[in-house]
Amino acid sequence: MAKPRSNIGLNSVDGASVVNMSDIVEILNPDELRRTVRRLASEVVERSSSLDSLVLLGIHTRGVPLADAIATQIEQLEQIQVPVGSLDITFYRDDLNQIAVRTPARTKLPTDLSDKTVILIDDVIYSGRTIRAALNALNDYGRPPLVQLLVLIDRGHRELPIHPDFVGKVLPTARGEQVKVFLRGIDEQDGVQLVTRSAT
Ligand SMILES: O=P(O)(O)OC[C@H]1O[C@H](OP(=O)(O)OP(=O)(O)O)[C@H](O)[C@@H]1O
Ligand SMILES: O=c1cc[nH]c(=O)[nH]1
Repeated sequence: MAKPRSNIGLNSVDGASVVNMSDIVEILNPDELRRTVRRLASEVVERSSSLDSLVLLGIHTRGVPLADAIATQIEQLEQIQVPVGSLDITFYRDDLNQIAVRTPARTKLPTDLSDKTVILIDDVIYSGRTIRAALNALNDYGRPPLVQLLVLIDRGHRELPIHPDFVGKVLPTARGEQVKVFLRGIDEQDGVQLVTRSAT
């Protein structure tokens, strides 16, 4: 059942376009998002054969604070500091010639990946093209024996045969809808919203 929107982000005006507040549905509030992150961290711990060989790589933009949050939860559960890095997939996008802004690569690897289990972390998976690009980027930095994928929201509509190993929430959506994730570190507060109608 759709919940009434909260005031996260208050995206009534988004650049030059307008989104009616009635078109915003709250999917996860801050507490629910925190609990989801804690469950994801538990699943990573439970299914990991060796936490010592784990590396978390957050995909820019919101995969980065999400990876930090997962690492914090793993530390609370297991008193182990899992190395966390970040992956900028900008130059590996298959639509690179169509995007105007090209940021410099912000990839930061915390360690050599050759004997590590890498968990790629992103906030949303949709077409799967970001993850395809992330796998290409990763290929330039080594050949980890195992790469897994963790996402907060799987909204469906895959265009490539890519599926996450760890999922916070499966959220069936229509193509024209948009999932917006808010994470502290980048946003004012945590939460997930579904924008059910395009901005006009
Ligand atoms: O599965 P896909 O169709 O690739 O969509 C998922 C990607 O879309 C969003 O990123 P976006 O490209 O909006 O960039 P951002 O993270 O910098 O906001 C989201 O953070 C995922 O990385
Ligand atoms: O709805 C979507 C689709 C792709 N990426 C997002 O962050 N949200």
